[in-house]
Amino acid sequence: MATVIDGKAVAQTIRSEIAEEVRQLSQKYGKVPGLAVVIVGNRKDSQSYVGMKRKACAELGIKSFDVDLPEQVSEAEVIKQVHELNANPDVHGILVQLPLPKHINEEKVLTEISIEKDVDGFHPLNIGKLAMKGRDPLFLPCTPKACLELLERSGVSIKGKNAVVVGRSNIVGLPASLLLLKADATVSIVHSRTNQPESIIREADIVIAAAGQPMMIKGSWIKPGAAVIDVGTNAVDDPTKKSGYRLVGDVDFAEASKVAGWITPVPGGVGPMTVTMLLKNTLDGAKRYIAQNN
Ligand SMILES: Nc1nc(=O)c2c([nH]1)NC[C@@H]1CN(c3ccc(C(=O)N[C@@H](CCC(=O)O)C(=O)O)cc3)C=[N+]21
Repeated sequence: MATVIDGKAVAQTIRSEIAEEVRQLSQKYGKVPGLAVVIVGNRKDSQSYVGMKRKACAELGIKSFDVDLPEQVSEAEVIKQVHELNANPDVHGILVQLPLPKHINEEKVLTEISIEKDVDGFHPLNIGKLAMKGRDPLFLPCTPKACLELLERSGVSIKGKNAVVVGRSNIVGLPASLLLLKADATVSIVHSRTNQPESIIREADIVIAAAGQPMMIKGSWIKPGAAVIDVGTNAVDDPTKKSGYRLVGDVDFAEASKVAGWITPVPGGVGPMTVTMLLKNTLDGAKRYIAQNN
């Protein structure tokens, strides 16, 4: 049976460390880290994620700046808001919740975020640096960073291992594979056009599942003893729940946990760590700002 990695517990430990550092910054410099969270429209899932982020800020003493824009807002207006946040000295991190409505070009908006405040690590310059050998971005994307942090804290070494990333999205799959490569893994990326993904996944010492397909990865696809990090957050109908749904990952947990060496649950795995890495990036951004302006 696999060791189940308790992302919630690890996240809690790191959050107390962050809260302590926030207290020290505030005492020493009279400044607290500030995170701006921009949300456009009223998608249920986005509102729930944004709510979690703002709540976590409040718990840690990080000041959150809320920018809530209507669905129909123009791209120019979103960019104007980003520019104002870029210029605000109390804001050390800017997050524009994705996805944006179809009429707004995401890349254009993300490119306008000051790279010094790009706590999501989604600015093309930060991603470019992530992709280059010997270069380091100012911020690492939160979910990939969360995955590696969970591996590290579970004692799973990455160097020289076969790592397979399932999914190639800009926000998880691609940066996760770049981060694994930087950590000296041998990396394969499996995606919707891959022939026989299971035969590639079976070779993996480390699997990062980020395909957005509920329970697509079966127990028989997992190499015995592998470390399985499940990024999937899929809502599936469940009439026995008050909400009418429950969250499942991209991995069939019941099956895979019998074969794997380590596995993360959904919920309570990568999710809480993603939010924690955002808070950590915001703290780091504030520390960098204070170091440069004192
Ligand atoms: N600019 C941007 N940055 C993001 O980081 C970003 C984004 N856009 N768009 C959407 C995705 C999704 N995402 C999650 C964060 C936390 C949980 C999380 O904490 N999940 C809990 C479950 C929460 C529940 O019960 O609903 C868990 O897994 O335990 C999940 C998903 C961040 N994203």
